[in-house]
Amino acid sequence: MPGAIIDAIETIILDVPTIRPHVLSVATMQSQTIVLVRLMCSDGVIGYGEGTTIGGLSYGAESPESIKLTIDRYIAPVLTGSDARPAAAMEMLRRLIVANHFAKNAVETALLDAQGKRLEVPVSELLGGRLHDRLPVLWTLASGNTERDIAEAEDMLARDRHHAFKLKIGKRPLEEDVAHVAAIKRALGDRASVRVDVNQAWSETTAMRALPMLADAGVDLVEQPIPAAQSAGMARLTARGLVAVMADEALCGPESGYAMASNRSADVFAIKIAQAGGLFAARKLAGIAEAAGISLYGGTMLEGGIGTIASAQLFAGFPSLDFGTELFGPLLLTEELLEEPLRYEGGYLVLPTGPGLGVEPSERAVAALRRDRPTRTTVPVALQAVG
Ligand SMILES: O=C(O)C[C@H]1C=CC(=O)O1
Ligand SMILES: [Mn+2]
Repeated sequence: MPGAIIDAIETIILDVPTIRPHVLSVATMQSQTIVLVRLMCSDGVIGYGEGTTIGGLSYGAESPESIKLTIDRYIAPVLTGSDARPAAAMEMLRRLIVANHFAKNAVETALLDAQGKRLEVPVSELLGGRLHDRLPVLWTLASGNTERDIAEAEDMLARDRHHAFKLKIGKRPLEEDVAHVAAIKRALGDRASVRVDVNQAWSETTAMRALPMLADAGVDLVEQPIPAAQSAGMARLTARGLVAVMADEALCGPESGYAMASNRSADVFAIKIAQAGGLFAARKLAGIAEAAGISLYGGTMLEGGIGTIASAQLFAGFPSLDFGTELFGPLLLTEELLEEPLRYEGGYLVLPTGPGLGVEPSERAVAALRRDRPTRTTVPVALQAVG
């Protein structure tokens, strides 16, 4: 079937301030960096994708700059002039380019956006159709200060924006972290689910000590307490059965998910389209979890609107998301990056219904935030003298 051809792929780095410092065990974010992908096709359709990570190279193996370079130097030359259908293009990348999951996901998102627009259906329809029109979304409390976190949670509850909270811990000594978590859970009580994300910071010994303390404090879920490579340790922590254990950084596609599921190394999988290497790979990962009786959670790399909605288009087809999602990335940013802001209401993200991703980047925001924008106009000395 003859179809559209990929004409060009462009990447733009955007630097966007966060509404407050976001403190993780691996990095403190004052801003988020987004690689916007614009994919131009021979039929005039333009698809958008997003490559976003956290804290430069402190979270994962790809940085915003390396995502841009991989796409510009390696992916764009391979795909330019070839079939714009997502499966064909991604299969070519799979054969020719090793790893680089964040870059591949950004391009696959743009391919799916373009294909959806071409066929006039949402991306969720390309994946088989939605089971949900809205997804539950938690909020991460990570100001680095207990009182400020409690005030932030109270504000979110009062505004009916989120009913579950994830706390970032692992940076401070265990006892301090547990006191922080317990204080927040005590303040919120049954009004909110409280979970923690350690981002790999603990040894297995510390995690073994931590689990009963966190269970006592009323925590519902403990995310990636120990390093990603230590799947046997994750299995031992999961086997304690004290509190649900979730794998995040350990999951970088279906193969890692298969290994984790085979050893029951987690109760819950955080599904992230970027970490998995794209929506197709993330869907395979979710299928492995479902087959193994492992619960699903919709993860984020704190993407802006494009990456957030790409994730939502996939998650909307999951039969169940026992622990909801964390698709709040755009709410952490000071600037609106989309033409139409996303709809968050009553603890949910409402899925757009338009073709493709159903959202468009704001050209005004792109021009204002792109890293390569001219920063100041230099007035030639001769003109200054005349003025
Ligand atoms: O899961 C992570 O580690 C990354 C991210 C998701 C939410 C958040 O606050 O940070
Ligand atoms: Mn995590």
